Amino acid sequence: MFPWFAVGHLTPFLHLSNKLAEKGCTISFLLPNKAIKLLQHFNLYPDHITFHPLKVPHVEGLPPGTETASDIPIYLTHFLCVAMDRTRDQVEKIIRDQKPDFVMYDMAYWIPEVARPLGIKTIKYSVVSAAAIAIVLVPAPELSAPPTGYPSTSVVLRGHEVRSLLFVSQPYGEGITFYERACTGMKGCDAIAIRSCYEMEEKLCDYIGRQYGKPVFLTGPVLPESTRTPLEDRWAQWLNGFEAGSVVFCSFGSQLILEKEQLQELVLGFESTGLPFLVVLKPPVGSSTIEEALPEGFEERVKGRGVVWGGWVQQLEILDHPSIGCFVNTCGFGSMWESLMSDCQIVLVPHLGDQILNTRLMAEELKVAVEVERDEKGWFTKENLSNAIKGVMDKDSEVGSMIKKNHSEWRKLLRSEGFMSSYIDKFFQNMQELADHK
Ligand SMILES: O=c1ccn([C@@H]2O[C@H](COP(=O)(O)OP(=O)(O)O[C@H]3OC[C@@H](O)[C@H](O)[C@H]3O)[C@@H](O)[C@H]2O)c(=O)[nH]1
Repeated sequence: MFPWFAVGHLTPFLHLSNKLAEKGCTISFLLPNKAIKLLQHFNLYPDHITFHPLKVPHVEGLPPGTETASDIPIYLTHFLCVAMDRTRDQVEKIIRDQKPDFVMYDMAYWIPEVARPLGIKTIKYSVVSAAAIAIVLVPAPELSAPPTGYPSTSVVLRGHEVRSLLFVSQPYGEGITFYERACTGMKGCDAIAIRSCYEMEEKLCDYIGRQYGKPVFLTGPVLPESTRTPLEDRWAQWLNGFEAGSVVFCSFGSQLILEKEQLQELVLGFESTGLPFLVVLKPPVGSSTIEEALPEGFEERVKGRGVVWGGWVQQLEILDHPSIGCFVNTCGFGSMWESLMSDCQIVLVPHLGDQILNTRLMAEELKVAVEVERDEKGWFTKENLSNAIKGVMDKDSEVGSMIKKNHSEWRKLLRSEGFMSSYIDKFFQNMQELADHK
């Protein structure tokens, strides 16, 4: 397993590794040294899954010590790609030494070049939605409309949102754009795997298979059925002090760093809901702590009912706590699945292109969430945020009841006996057939 150096990618690769280890597979998991600490509690089969730390070389343009996307603002991702590509010698050596049957990768488009001469099969595992893959199939100049044959009219970008995909024509590594990286990685593999399910994205998955002439294997959502580690005492005790379903939890994923002004608008929105809240964010641009960025008098005013935290929390375990009633997030693909599995009301504030598409899937197709209204710059007012939250938390709200009902049906399906395991069984069978195919 060789995932992109970002928590939102490393985590689902590890969840899938657990499922394959359960079936008896032995897995070498390649990752930056620093990420081991963050991930090891998710490794449920340490006898079968071995972490191989990679030394991430320093690249000019990156702060010293950068190893994962969580260490840097999104606009520096290009340099992290350069660093990942420069681990190629280390990766190649491990592959030669281990001689696995398969290598699974996402951003490392050069894996097929390394593996094919050794007779090793490769699977490109996408941990973003099929919609996000499908929409960037065409080169950037044509991005103002979805590609020909794109099979959805609701899971699309609208007007100015198209700008969120301009990055695809930008350099993403030395001498390669994001688009070239994504396409080369797709064209070179033996099969494409997607962390999705037919119930949600069948047409989009089929579309991708047709475009690339490759088999598409779906893994399903691949989430642990239950959380294994107890919630940190600090949060368990704080949350225990509130009524069931009353607290609003907000987490913006592992990467997003807000402007200070945006962060202030966000927390003021939480304050004006009048509800208890736990907001987890990275310190904004230009601040070294979250506390120094908060609006004046804010901490005093929300004391006892609101916390804004600048560190890492156990998101899965927090979502499981009975006091949490609403989850405000950016709809990164990891958080999208985790929110669907939870029984919280869902409020979405997407930021990146794929997050906007995931949001459309959740808010418009499945109708399990509400999307906060945003302006041309992609940002929102405290009133819009506060109204969206109050709208889904109010017991008498029609929208609130509608999304609660729809969400509960999807949760029931996703959590139903055999749903996730049958995807894994099928995926494993697909792998075995691919291995037999000379
Ligand atoms: O404090 C935290 C923050 C996050 N997390 C976990 O980190 C993961 C974050 O994944 P998300 O997909 O939600 O967000 P990321 O910012 O990492 O997403 C990135 O990769 C996936 C893409 O879909 C997103 O667009 C991209 O931003 C989740 O599994 C979440 O549970 C924590 O456990 N604790």
